Amino acid sequence: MSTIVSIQSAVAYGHVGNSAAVFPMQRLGVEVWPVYTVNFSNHTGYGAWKGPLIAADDVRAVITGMEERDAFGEVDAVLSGYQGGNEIGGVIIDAVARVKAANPSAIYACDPVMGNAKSGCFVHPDIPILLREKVVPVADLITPNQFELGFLTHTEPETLEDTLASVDKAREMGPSTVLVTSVLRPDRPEDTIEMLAVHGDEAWLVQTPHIPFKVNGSGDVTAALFTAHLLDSGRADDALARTVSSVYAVLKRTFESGRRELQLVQSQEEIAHPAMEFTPERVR
Ligand SMILES: Nc1ncnc2c1ncn2[C@@H]1O[C@H](COP(=O)(O)OP(=O)(O)O)[C@@H](O)[C@H]1O
Ligand SMILES: Cc1ncc(COP(=O)(O)O)c(C=O)c1O
Ligand SMILES: [Mg+2]
Repeated sequence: MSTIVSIQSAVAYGHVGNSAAVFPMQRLGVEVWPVYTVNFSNHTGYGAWKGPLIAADDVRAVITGMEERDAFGEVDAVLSGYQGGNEIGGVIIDAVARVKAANPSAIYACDPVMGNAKSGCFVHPDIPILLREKVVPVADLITPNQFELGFLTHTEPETLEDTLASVDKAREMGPSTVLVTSVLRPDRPEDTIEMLAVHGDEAWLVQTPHIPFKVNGSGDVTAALFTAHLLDSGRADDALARTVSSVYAVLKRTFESGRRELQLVQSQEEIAHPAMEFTPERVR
């Protein structure tokens, strides 16, 4: 398994950002080095939270300190998510450049967290622009939801065909691999939700039942698991099948618990040993 530097938010209560991503990756055997961009009490979906954004200079200092341990040659991927302040993007880009200088085969996996179709944009208004113009162009893998994919590519993808076309536009911007989450094409079977992975000349679509709720952090877990599995096998269909199986199991358990936060520790067996009950279909 691999070593991943994960630059994301931390929350004390509940599970989003690194507080959603780190444990699942560790449970797969990944060596994770978390770097925090905020230290909040809870995710912003509650409407109220306490605790600091971490200043860009402080985030940069943490990264420089890691570099000074001569550690970057071992890093297989940098993963980034929720950025907090609008200066974090530059810090991430710089970290990616330094890691790639030490290990040219390392990849940068960017989850372009902006919002979703239901809540709209929930980050500082500068961040989507920064992601589109500066950050996504240097990424190798991006994991937008369908709404974020639309913003990045100036499109409004709805059908599978639209979504594939938007993915092609996103790949022209830089990233060679795109995982689109929460694909809600109008002609899907009722009460389903899909994910689309495009990698090399292949595109794979996978469908699960839609559970009637929205929980924060599902995208963070998805990006983390997909990055870890893709590094491990190099195969998009395999990474997609493993990721969707674990994410669905976590969400099902969370829904059944009646709680508002992802039941990650409780679902660790399904993370470590996905049941693989959903089979991706090749759509290109
Ligand atoms: N209500 C749901 N029912 C079933 N699966 C879901 C649900 N919400 C999220 N997922 C799964 O989690 C994945 C990532 O969640 P998503 O909501 O797209 O992330 P984000 O929080 O970044 O918007 C989705 O592609 C889907 O597979
Ligand atoms: C601090 C923080 N990090 C990350 C996220 C990302 O959550 P999601 O996976 O739901 O997009 C959120 C969303 O509320 C957040 O408040
Ligand atoms: Mg997300």
